[in-house]
Amino acid sequence: MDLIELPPNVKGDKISEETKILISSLPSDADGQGKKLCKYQGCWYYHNTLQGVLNFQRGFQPQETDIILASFPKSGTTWLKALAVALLERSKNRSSDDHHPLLSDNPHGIVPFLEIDMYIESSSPDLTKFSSLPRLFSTHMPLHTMQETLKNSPCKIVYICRNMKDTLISWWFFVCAIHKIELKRSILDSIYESFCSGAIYYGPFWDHVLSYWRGSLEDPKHVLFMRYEEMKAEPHDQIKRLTDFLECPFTKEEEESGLVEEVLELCSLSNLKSLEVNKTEKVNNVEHKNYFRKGEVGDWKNYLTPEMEKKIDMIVQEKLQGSNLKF
Ligand SMILES: Nc1ncnc2c1ncn2[C@@H]1O[C@H](COP(=O)(O)OS(=O)(=O)O)[C@@H](OP(=O)(O)O)[C@H]1O
Repeated sequence: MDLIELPPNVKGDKISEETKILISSLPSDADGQGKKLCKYQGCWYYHNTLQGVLNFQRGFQPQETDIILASFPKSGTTWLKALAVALLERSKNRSSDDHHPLLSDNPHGIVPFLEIDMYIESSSPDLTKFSSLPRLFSTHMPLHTMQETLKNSPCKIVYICRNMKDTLISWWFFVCAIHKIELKRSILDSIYESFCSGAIYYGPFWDHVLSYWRGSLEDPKHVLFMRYEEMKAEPHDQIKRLTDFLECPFTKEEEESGLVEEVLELCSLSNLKSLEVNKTEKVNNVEHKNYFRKGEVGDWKNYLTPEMEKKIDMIVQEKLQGSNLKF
């Protein structure tokens, strides 16, 4: 999810004079598409995203039961949002129920995205679409950016990460799709350079992943670290990890009635992709269909050269050294 295109009603410049002054003092760069980035607290943001981050830091009021779904863009955000909604709604809605929120809206339309909503409104996001408790939010901010605001709050944070090579390929497809441009090698090359240098939206990639990795080791009751690849390989085990962490484990009766499989099927890429709402509608000016592509582990092998692969592996290995985190 990103702020490349904002909804027509918020196209106006909501960046305050104070933020403009701050931006002028920050390191700056441009991403692969030439869009201006600035580096705040170690993370690269588009200027409007930074305003959303600052609004969050100043104005977000956490509640004890809040759940925040976090990710680097293109790492499985949509999937995690769908799963969280399906799990929290399961006592009210079976997937066969016509009123299930996932049948009438895209996961991004259901779960408010902190930086976007707080850019638009500068107050806590509107939760009218998903009124259940606990409140469910999502973010692409690194953990350290949220820590001061969430200090003393027992809210739970679920992070999903994905290997950098698939993440960057997914980003390439997404950028070309939302701009309705041809899938060009030159665009991949510039996205690759940005990923490698770290100057990519919400990057550096490795600092993002490490912030949650360390957070999950320091505070495993409040930060859960999940991997896209493990979700694909062992969905049953991973969804149970998630429900245990969220303190809403499946009951024996639920398991016996096939609810785990039902939730997984409802949230599967093929199912979400096939829903009418995800074929035809938009959220924040992005067509829902652009959030669903192949969802394959290792799709990068079809696009990256051996040199690119080698360089990424080297960078990731070097940056993650000593952390015990491996890809
Ligand atoms: N339900 C489900 N299951 C498995 N995989 C899924 C699912 N929904 C989306 N996807 C794939 O996730 C990739 C998009 O990542 P994000 O959802 O993080 O994108 S975003 O940050 O919210 O824009 C993108 O991956 P690629 O196919 O590799 O491009 C999507 O296809």
